[in-house]
Amino acid sequence: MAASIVLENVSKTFTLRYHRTFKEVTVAKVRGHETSENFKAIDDVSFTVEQGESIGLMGLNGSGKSTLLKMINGVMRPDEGNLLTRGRIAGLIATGAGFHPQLTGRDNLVLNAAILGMSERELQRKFDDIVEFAELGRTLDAPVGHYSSGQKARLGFAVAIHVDSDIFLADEVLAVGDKPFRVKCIQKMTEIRKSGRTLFYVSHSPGSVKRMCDRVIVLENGRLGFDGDPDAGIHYLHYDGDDLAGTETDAQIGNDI
Ligand SMILES: Nc1ncnc2c1ncn2[C@@H]1O[C@H](COP(=O)(O)OP(=O)(O)OP(=O)(O)O)[C@@H](O)[C@H]1O
Repeated sequence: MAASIVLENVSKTFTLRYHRTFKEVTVAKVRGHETSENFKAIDDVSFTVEQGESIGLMGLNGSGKSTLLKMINGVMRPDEGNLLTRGRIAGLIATGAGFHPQLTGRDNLVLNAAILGMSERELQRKFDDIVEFAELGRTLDAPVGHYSSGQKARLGFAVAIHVDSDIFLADEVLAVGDKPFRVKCIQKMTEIRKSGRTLFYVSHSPGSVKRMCDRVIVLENGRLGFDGDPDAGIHYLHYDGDDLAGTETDAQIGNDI
């Protein structure tokens, strides 16, 4: 099996600013207070994902999951270490990211598909399927700036899922979708998993992670806390409480996303 994603000692540092205005910063400096602080959102993380593996990326709020996903996707670069990916990457890493608010959903669909590398012919072939998956009805011809977060997620996910990719990234953007849509997304991601593509799925939901992932990576304050079997990873996070890790049916699976 070939490596799909390789991280070697990857770190990403952000600056946390305590004050927003010039006046606040000046006052703080005069009083000898700190005005900002650097911290590592991702701290010396290394792992290798083989092609076809399905990874559940878990961790508490602020542990660095989205930051890691953005680096894998290429929208952010590591400050330290090496990050290598093999093949085409698609997915949804932030609701509404990459959409132009003044353009309609239809126009954004075309634009987004092109940005993700879909040829004109490919888009013509898949257009109706994408529209059908998004189920936006007449809203498709309204400006995206007027969309709800769930509607943006529908459009973004519908396009991303139809891109022929080797790696599919999904952040918790699904959380803003309604239940029927979440169930549909989970079914699509299960298809991706079965097709041998690499799936990288950020989630707080033990049920869906257990169902879809064969390996769990847990981040803790930007560091790699756990990497291994999903059940053990969920246990490591203490997410295996009674009603969280249940054995959902297909209809229930969207509940915990
Ligand atoms: N552009 C940025 N500038 C400064 N700090 C940032 C930036 N993006 C993220 N952070 C900080 O980095 C840390 C990790 O954020 P990240 O969004 O990766 O966490 P997460 O694990 O995805 O959280 P959640 O589960 O809440 O979505 C947080 O403390 C966050 O405030």
